Amino acid sequence: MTLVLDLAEVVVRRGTKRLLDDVTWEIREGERWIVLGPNGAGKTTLLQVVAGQLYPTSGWAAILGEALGETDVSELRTRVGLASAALADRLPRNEIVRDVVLTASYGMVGRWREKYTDLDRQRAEILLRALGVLDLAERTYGTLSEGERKRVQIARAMMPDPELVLLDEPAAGLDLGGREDLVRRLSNLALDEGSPAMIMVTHHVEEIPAGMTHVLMLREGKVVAAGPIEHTLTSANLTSCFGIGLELRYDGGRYSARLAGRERLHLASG
Ligand SMILES: Nc1ncnc2c1ncn2[C@@H]1O[C@H](COP(=O)(O)OP(=O)(O)OP(=O)(O)O)[C@@H](O)[C@H]1O
Repeated sequence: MTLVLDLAEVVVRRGTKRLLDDVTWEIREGERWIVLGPNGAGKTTLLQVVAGQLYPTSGWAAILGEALGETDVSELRTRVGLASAALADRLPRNEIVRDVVLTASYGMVGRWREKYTDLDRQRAEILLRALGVLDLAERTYGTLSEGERKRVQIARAMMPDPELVLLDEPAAGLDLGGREDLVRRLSNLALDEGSPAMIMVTHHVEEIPAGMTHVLMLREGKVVAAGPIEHTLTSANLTSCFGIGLELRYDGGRYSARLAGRERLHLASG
């Protein structure tokens, strides 16, 4: 079976700094991955490589069976759905929500003269409904709240029926209710066998939806741990990843983390 993602010894260097340092990572069909790590760990850089937007300085990267450097990346990009802050900044604020989603069928931002079929329109509606924002379909994108925009961005990422979907910090900036609502909707997606392979980047274990199957933990561009979430997401690995003693809890399908007992005592004693 062709791997959804095959990275071997990937390095991304800028000046003397290694943004990604020897990253090896394989994803198979049906897997849903969380990428976890502190600020500056290289998570967004890694997603840019996976989206075909950034070429490694060295190493091997194949996405959906297409090797970077040997393939037409514009075609590859239509097979990969992406929701990220950088892409969100490029979406026209004066466009209606329905069109923000529809234009993803052509990998475009902003409508031009392209034509859409009834099937395209139906798919956009199904996705807007699944994300709970169908009632906003005729509103201009710029008038939406941050939480509403995040949901529209995810509907947009799913629009081209991608084989791989990439979500870069989808819950960033949401209030508690908005985060919980989004996590629930992402759980529905992750648990749906018809959904594509997924990669979701986050800083917070609380944002991990049920149904995610694997985790990759990054620190300073290096993989600290990677594998099935139930064995890999542990207090010890979290502690190595974030560089501070952390205690992981799992309850009712959700994770939470806080300072480990000895770290709390250390803080309390000044
Ligand atoms: N063009 C560049 N030149 C030099 N350093 C860069 C460049 N782009 C990114 N970096 C650095 O690379 C590191 C990784 O950045 P990246 O955005 O991938 O991290 P991240 O894990 O997504 O961080 P965050 O969680 O804060 O969004 C950071 O220290 C960043 O400052």
